Amino acid sequence: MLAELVAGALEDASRRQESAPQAEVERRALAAAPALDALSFLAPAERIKVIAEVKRASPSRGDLADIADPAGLAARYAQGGASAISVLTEGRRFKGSLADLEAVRAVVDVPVLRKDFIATEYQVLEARASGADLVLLIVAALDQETLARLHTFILELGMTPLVETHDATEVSRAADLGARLVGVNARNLSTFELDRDLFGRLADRIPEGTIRVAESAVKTPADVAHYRSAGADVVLVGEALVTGGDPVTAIEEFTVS
Ligand SMILES: O=P(O)(O)OC[C@@H](O)[C@@H](O)c1c[nH]c2ccccc12
Repeated sequence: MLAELVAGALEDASRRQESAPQAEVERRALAAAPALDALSFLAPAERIKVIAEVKRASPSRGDLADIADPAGLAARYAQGGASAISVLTEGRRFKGSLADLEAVRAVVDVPVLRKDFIATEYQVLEARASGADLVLLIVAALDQETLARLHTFILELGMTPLVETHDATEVSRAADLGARLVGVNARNLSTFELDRDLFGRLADRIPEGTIRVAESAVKTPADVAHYRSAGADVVLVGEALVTGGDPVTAIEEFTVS
């Protein structure tokens, strides 16, 4: 499934590239306002921080929410105290777009993450041209050479890579890059199985001084407390915020840990 998601994302990117060639997107990326320093927004603090996600659907959960106004939702997230906003830009299974990212970028002053299946420089340039401050890199989707090349490229553009892992080998691959922001996704992107205890088992393997992000499966304040006690600096929350009640209240409740 992961390979299929990456292949689809690459096909969609190459279609966009036919009308917006790399040189043009590069020009737009370099002309964009400088990226925010996401690491300072996400730095460990007394209370856990939240990256709140704009997500309409997912392959594992199907349709979640219509979200006609992603910017309005993101503004509510920021109002609730989210330290960054994640925007799914994958169109096929998550029903997102770069237009969503641009709309969100225009209304919030916290960092914005491009959440997609990134495997080429072109996609990274698109992220910057659309105002992203952070770009997701999924270790399981990339060989180490490509991962390292894209990690450096993201940094060179002034953005911050969020390096997503799912097992001990991937955590050490992230550490080899010198990644400063490492996520552990409780959901296996190949099988979609959830393992809420995975973060706890891997946290100690993430080098000291790295910002540790627990991703997926946060439904309640108790889930946040669980990740917090396992060493998470940040939680990334999608479904619970798009399907629950008022996101402002939800984020306030999540950030008491
Ligand atoms: O909706 P949840 O269970 O709160 O999960 C959010 C986020 O972690 C999840 O959307 C995610 C984590 N890594 C990804 C990689 C690609 C697409 C999506 C994801």
